[in-house]
Amino acid sequence: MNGSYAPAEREAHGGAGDAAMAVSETSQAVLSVAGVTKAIGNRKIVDGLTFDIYRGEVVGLLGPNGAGKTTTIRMIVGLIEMTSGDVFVQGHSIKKDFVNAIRYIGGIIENPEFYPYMSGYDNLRQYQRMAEGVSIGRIMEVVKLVGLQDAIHKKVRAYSLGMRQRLGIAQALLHSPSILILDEPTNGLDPAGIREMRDYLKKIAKEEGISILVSSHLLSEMELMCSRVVVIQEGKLLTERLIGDHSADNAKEQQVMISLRVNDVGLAQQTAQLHQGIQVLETQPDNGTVTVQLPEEDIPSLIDSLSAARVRVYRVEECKSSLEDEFLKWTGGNRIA
Ligand SMILES: Nc1ncnc2c1ncn2[C@@H]1O[C@H](COP(=O)(O)OP(=O)(O)OP(=O)(O)O)[C@@H](O)[C@H]1O
Repeated sequence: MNGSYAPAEREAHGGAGDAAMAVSETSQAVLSVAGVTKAIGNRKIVDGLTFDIYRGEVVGLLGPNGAGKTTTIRMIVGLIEMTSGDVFVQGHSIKKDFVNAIRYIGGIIENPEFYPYMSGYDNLRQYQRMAEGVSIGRIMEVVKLVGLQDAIHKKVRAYSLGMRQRLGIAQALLHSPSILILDEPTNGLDPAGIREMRDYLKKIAKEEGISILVSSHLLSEMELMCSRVVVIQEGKLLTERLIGDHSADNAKEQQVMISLRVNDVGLAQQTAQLHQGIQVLETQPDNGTVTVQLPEEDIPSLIDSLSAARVRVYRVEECKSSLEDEFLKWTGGNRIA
């Protein structure tokens, strides 16, 4: 999948061009998954999946085991045929224009294979020689991007799993792809390795302006690594969310926790209940808190009413639910990991 990347093409797609090019780069999706379906026998493993990825985004493809993540990724990179739909990479159809589409993808779908008795550098050099249009100078650029400078002349057999994974990413980056596609890259890594992987992927997206699609069933991982998640279940798109944006279900509705004197909790609850459109979700008399859900613009009038009732408000905090809370809600309690 790591095809050549001629300088002229790189200029046209890589970002240094004029203002008009910059506008089209930000508005055109780097990757478009357009109604992709994979049927095996009577069963649709992936069912009409549609989503886009834009320049510089780190997007998580999230779903429980068996949701269809690997199948989706294998179709995106052309490893298996899709039953219907299409995938466009920088506007090139993976079905009709495979060679031009695939050259913009760098990917690790299965564990990357390296010669263990050779150094990381020599493995990359071997690869660079075969890849058309990749300069020798690019090797150290990608090595720096994945933080392997100190170990690059050591034999690969001495590398930890995390280092091998990062060497795999370096290899996938050699031909300067527009999008990096990684299937469960943190699988098998220890917590330190996971953290490193996460930090390097974010850095690569930022410094290279590259988009990254990464699959995982680990919610907590995706929350820390991605700017957006595409959630699938049973092959279908369940939801797409910006990380930190849990507002789509209740436009402008907020959950806030109000801190009060312990003695005022009952009065605050009654006062809040008198307001139309405010729902009291929880009272904690021992902690002196009342949690309510209300439209954001009603917060000042609630505070006014509480003051009028001689309830002193010490703090109003937004209650943020984690992606995991949200996911459990979307899937009706189907836990991912
Ligand atoms: N070649 C195949 N023939 C039949 N069923 C298949 C085939 N490939 C995948 N499946 C089934 O399709 C479903 C989706 O599999 P897939 O590997 O894409 O899911 P996944 O989300 O990547 O899961 P995991 O996290 O477990 O890897 C699973 O139920 C799997 O058993």
